[in-house]
Amino acid sequence: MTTRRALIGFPVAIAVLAALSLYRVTLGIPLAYLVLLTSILFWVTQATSWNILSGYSGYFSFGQAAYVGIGAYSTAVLFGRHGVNFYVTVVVAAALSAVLALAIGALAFRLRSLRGEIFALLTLAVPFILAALARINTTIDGGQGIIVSVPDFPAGIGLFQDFLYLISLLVAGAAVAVAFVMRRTRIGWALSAVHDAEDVAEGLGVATFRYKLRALVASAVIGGVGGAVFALQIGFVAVDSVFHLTVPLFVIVISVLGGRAHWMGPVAGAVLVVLLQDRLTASGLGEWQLIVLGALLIVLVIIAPQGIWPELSARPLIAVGTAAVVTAAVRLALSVDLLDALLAGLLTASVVAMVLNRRAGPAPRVRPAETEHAVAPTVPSPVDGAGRVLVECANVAKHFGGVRALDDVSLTIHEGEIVGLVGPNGSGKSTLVSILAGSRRPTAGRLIVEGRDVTGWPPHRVAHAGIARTYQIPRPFTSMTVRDNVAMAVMFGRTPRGLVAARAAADRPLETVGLAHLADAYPAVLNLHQRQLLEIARALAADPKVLLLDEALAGLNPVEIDNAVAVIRRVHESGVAIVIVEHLLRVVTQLATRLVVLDRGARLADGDPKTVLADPAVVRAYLGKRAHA
Ligand SMILES: Nc1ncnc2c1ncn2[C@@H]1O[C@H](COP(=O)(O)OP(=O)(O)OP(=O)(O)O)[C@@H](O)[C@H]1O
Repeated sequence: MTTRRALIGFPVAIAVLAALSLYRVTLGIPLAYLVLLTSILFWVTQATSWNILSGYSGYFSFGQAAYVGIGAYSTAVLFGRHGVNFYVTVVVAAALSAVLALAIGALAFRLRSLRGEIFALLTLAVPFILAALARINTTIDGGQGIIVSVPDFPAGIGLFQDFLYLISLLVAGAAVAVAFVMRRTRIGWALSAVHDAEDVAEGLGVATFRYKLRALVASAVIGGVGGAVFALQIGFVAVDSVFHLTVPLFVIVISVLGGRAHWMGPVAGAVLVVLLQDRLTASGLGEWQLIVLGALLIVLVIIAPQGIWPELSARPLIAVGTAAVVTAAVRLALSVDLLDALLAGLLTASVVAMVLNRRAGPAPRVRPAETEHAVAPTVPSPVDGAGRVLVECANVAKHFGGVRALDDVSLTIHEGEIVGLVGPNGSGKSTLVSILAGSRRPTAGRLIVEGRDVTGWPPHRVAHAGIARTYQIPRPFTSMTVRDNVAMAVMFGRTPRGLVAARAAADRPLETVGLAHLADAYPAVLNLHQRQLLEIARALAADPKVLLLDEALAGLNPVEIDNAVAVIRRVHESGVAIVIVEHLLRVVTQLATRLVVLDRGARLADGDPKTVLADPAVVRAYLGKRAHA
C-alpha cells in the first residue's frame, strides 16, 4: 500500500468503524456484531504489538501474555478492587509493561548468546513467572480472580458495549498507526536489517540495541494498554484467562497469516482468524478451531509465506470486488448468516489474489550486469606507509577457549595503502578482520582508529569511526532492493541521512562497482559476483577511511576476478585505504602495496610484496606448496 493510499484510507476506515457504533441503532447493526468487532480489535492490538518487534525484526517472542496479564491486572487490581480511575490504570499498565520490556531488553539484547530461539525461550518464561506471582500474591490475585465492573463513560456513547468497542478501536487504531510510522521511518529500516542480517547491520552503523529496545518498549506499551481494556471486556480477570499460552499462539498465527513484514498484516490476520473462530463456534465446531487454524497456517506458510496481506494489496480492486461479489452471492443464494457469507468472500478473495499473483509469475529476472568490464590489471607502485596512520592494531590477541586464533599481532594501516593480508587456512585472517571491524573484541591488545582508542566499542561505533567491511559469503539484506541495501549504509552512516537523500546517495557507490542498472532488483536475482560487488558498494556507502575486504573474490571466474580487481582499484583511487584478505596470490600481488603474512595466529612478515614473497620463512610456512605448484 502506498503511503498516500494509507494516509487517506486509514483515517477513513477508523471513521467508518466508529460510525458503526455511533449510528448502530439507526443502521440496524446487531449488538453481537459489535462484540465480534471488539474481539477482532483486541487481537489487532495484540498482534500488532507482537509484530512491531517480532515480525519486523525476527526476534520471535512467546511472551505476549505477559503484557496482556500486566495490563489486565493493573486495571483489575486498581480499578476493580480499589476503585482507582480506569484511565489512570491504563497509564499504569503502559508504564509497568514498559518497565518489564526495558528489563527484558537490557538483558536479552546486550548478549549475543540470547538471540534466536534462546530469546524465544526467555520470553516464554516471563508470563509463567508473572502468572505464578499473581497466583501466590494476595494483593494481586491470590488465586481468586477479580471482578471488574463497568467504569463511567460519556453519556452520549450509548451502551457499555459501545464504549468498549470505541475504546478498543482507539487503542487498535493507535497501535496500527504506530506500526505504520515505525515501518516507514529509520526504526523500521533498522529492524528490517536486523531481521535480514543483524551483524551486517551493526557493522554498517546501525545501533541495533537501541532500535530493538525501542521496538520492544513500544510493543510492550501497546500490549499492556490492550490488556487493560481487555479486563473490561472479560469482566472477571483470572490468572488462566490472561496469562494463557493461547495468547502468544494466536498473535503469532494472526501475524504470520496476515503478513508479518507489513503493518497491515496483523489487521488482515485478525479479521480472518477471529471471524473463522467465531463462525466455527457458531456452527457448533468450536473444538475444531485450533485444528482448522493450524491447517490453514501450514497451507499458507507453504504457498504464501509472506502472508495474505501482500497478496491482497498486490491486487486491491480484484480482492475487494471478489470479496463483495462472493459475500453477496453466498448470502442471497444460500441465505446464510452475513458473517458466514463474509468469511466465504474473504477466503475466496485471498485465494483468487494468490492464484493471480502466482500466474503472473516471479518478477522478471534482471539482465546480467552490462557495465561490468574487465580492466587490464596493472601493478601499483608500493607506497610503503606513505600516508598518515589510519588504523593501528597493537599487540592484539584473540583466544577462543584453548584456540589461540591471534597472538600478539600488530598492524598499522596508512592512508593510501592496499594491504594484502595472506596466510594459510586457519592462520587468523578473518579473526583479525573481525577485530579491525569491531565485531570481535580482542582478548588482549588495542585497536586505535585515527588516534582514538576504539577497543571494545560496539561495531556500529567502529563503523562510524571510519571502518567498513565486506563478508566472504555475501550477506545482503534480502528484503530490500539493491539500492536500499546501499542506502541503509548512508542512512545509518557517519552523517545520517533520511531515506530520500540516502537513496539518491546510493547511486554513486553503485556506479563505482557497476551495479547501477540493477538498483531496483532484489539480491535474490544477483549472481555471486554481483552480490560481492553489492557488498563493496554497501561498505563504500558508509564512507569509510579503511575498507576491509574479506575474500571478496572467492568463487569468481577469471573474467569476474579481473573486473573485481578493477572495481577495487577504483575504490582505492577514490581515497579509501583497503585491507584485502585473499588466497589468490596473483590478485593480491596485483593490488597490494604492502603484504602482511599471518601464520598460526602470528605475524610472519610485513613489507612490500616482492620482498615478502621472497622471504624464505614465508615460502616455507605458506607459499611452499603453491610456489612449487
Ligand atoms: N568462533 C570461533 N570459535 C573457536 N575457534 C575459532 C572461532 N573462529 C575462528 N576460530 C579458530 O581460530 C583460528 C583462526 O581462524 P580464522 O577463521 O581467523 O582463520 P583464517 O586465516 O581466516 O582461515 P581461512 O583462510 O580458512 O578463512 C582457526 O583455528 C579457527 O578454527
